[in-house]
Amino acid sequence: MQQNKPALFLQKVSKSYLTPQGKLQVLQPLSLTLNPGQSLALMGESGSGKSTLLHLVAGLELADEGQILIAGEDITRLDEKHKAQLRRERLGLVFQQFNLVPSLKVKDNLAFQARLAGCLDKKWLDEINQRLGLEELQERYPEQLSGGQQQRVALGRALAHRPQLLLADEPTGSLDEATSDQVMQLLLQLVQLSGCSLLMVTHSLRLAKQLDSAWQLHSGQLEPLTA
Ligand SMILES: Nc1ncnc2c1ncn2[C@@H]1O[C@H](COP(=O)(O)OP(=O)(O)OP(=O)(O)O)[C@@H](O)[C@H]1O
Repeated sequence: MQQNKPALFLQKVSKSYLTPQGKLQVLQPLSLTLNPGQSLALMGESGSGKSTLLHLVAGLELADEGQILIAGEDITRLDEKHKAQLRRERLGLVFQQFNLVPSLKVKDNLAFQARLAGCLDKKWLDEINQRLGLEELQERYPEQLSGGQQQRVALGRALAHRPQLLLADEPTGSLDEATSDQVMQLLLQLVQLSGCSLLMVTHSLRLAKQLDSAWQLHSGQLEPLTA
């Protein structure tokens, strides 16, 4: 039933912060549609509001106004408990900081969200491990991994429960260019394989061009990327 609905639909979403200097309008009322299986790159200068937009979609911050529908469900109308449930079951999050649980081995970090969501699929997890080259690292703890390895685990964890929408905030931002390219190719392959939609913040035009569409935030508004 939810298949025909956009994976993500934003309607007239705005966001401001109160700062010591007064009200800072970060996002003007903006709208956006991301269809199932599609990928969208979000670019813009530092401070233009990219992370803010991602946090609103993840329900980690509140919009001033507007609707944010994830597969038809308006996250702005949910209480904290149901927001957390939606996040757990339908969203995958990958941020620049890997946010792995230090006390858990790779295998348990990978299965963490899928277990919480009650949808651990061993076959899919095996596929993820194989594609991301994580088979040899299962028994290690995050501190025993390189940055690129940690990022691959974070990626696997975000996809293990088969989210409908993957939100990635500069997922390869802290990696060198070669590693970043490798991780990015793996990310795109897995996203395609799982059929989920992808909203990715990036500073890299090269990466943005690999996605189905690319937009930039400028003065709080979304503009198609023309460069
Ligand atoms: N909690 C907050 N309180 C006040 N201002 C905030 C808060 N969070 C973000 N801002 C401001 O909102 C603006 C947008 O921040 P945001 O982190 O979304 O930008 P960004 O485009 O992701 O930047 P970058 O590319 O540097 O990560 C910035 O001016 C920032 O200082």
